[in-house]
Amino acid sequence: MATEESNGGKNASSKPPPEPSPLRRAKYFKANMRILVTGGAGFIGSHLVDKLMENEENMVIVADNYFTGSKDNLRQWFDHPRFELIRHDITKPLLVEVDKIYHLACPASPIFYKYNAVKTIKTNVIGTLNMLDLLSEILLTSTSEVYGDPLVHPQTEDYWGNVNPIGVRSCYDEGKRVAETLMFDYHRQHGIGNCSPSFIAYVSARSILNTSNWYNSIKVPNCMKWFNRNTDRKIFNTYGPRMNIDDGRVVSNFLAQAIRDEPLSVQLPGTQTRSFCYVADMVDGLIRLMEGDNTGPINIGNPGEFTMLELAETVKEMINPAIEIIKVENTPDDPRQRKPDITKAKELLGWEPIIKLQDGIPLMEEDFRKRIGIPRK
Ligand SMILES: NC(=O)c1ccc[n+]([C@@H]2O[C@H](COP(=O)([O-])OP(=O)(O)OC[C@H]3O[C@@H](n4cnc5c(N)ncnc54)[C@H](O)[C@@H]3O)[C@@H](O)[C@H]2O)c1
Ligand SMILES: O=C(O)[C@H]1O[C@H](OP(=O)(O)OP(=O)(O)OC[C@H]2O[C@@H](n3ccc(=O)[nH]c3=O)[C@H](O)[C@@H]2O)[C@H](O)[C@@H](O)[C@@H]1O
Repeated sequence: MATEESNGGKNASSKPPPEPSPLRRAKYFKANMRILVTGGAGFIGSHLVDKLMENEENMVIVADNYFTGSKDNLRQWFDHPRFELIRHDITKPLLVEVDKIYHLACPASPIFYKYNAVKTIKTNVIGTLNMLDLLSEILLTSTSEVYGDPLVHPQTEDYWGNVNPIGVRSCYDEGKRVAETLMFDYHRQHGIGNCSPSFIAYVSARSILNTSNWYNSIKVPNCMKWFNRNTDRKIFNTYGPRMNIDDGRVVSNFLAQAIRDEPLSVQLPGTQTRSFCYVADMVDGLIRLMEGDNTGPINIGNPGEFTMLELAETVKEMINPAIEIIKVENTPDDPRQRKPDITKAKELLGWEPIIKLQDGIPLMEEDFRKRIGIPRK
């Protein structure tokens, strides 16, 4: 066998190492922040990925099981050296080394989260535990549904909510409430008590940034625990391009109906209210929360409040004045009113939504018309 001696004293280390990959020299290798986006093939997640990819320092990894998301939403990044896509169900452990996690994976539309309620709870509870065990800064996109059918209006982050624990929506509402509890228990249990209260940040997409087990187990100094923030953001109703066309949420339903010349289906009584945030504003809020020092929860949403009848009138007027508005049966436990108080987001994140409903609807209409295949007349 050839030894270093028999080789005339020349050993492998005296030669320059082989070039592992020409990409080493590419500009993409400036990337030094590895970010995991769970649910990144979904509606909000894919817009978040687009924004994160704009920063050349970011390497973005998406983990998604495609239950409600689609690879199509990420097609533009497939061959990009700073992007990776993993088919993965977060109820199973995932081993990746990342610096930050935007944890969005969870079906969001009521028809999907009710479809397999037990799976929805597992995604929120086991999935969140699996993500917390990855040792990194984590932001959870919680939901205004944690306020249930709210008795406080508008909803502030310190309101504990009015949630039916055994109803058909509970798998989502209570699932997210447990996910928030996990975020804060990890945060408290692993050294956050030594940190300033500013470690807690909330967003209208109620999100949470948390502490990991691992840092605790290796007894890192307190200064290192800084990296283990948990951020909780409560997201309010978000709309925009790439929503699933038939996903049952009100803005996507009304737009698809208006484009297809079908009546707009207002669920009874029609006086229930919601506040709609355009997706680009939402993504901006989520990134600000992650990049800041706040732990949350923070409401992220647009405080403009509409009844469902008003929303139907707006869509009718803007897209198809000839269509009818009809009233249809509602589903149980539908919250009667919802509007975020975004004082905290304004003060702590310098964030507030910019895009009004009247400006956001045409942007979404363009995308829906392309996908449905019915151009504007
Ligand atoms: N859109 C809103 O109005 C809104 C409001 C409040 C909170 N949120 C939260 O924001 C997040 C994203 O919402 P969205 O509107 O983009 O929904 P979406 O359904 O478009 O996206 C969710 C993504 O998660 C994936 N997913 C679901 N279960 C998974 C699992 N077990 N493992 C891996 N991937 C899984 C889906 O395939 C999909 O790509 C969700 O956590 C939701 O609860 C959304
Ligand atoms: O923002 C939130 O925190 C949550 O809000 C929504 O839940 P919901 O407000 O019930 O959203 P929709 O299903 O879009 O319903 C909104 C309202 O529109 C009404 N609606 C819905 C669909 C329809 O065709 N017509 C209609 O009048 C519903 O009765 C409800 O009052 C989303 O589905 C969740 O993803 C999200 O977490």
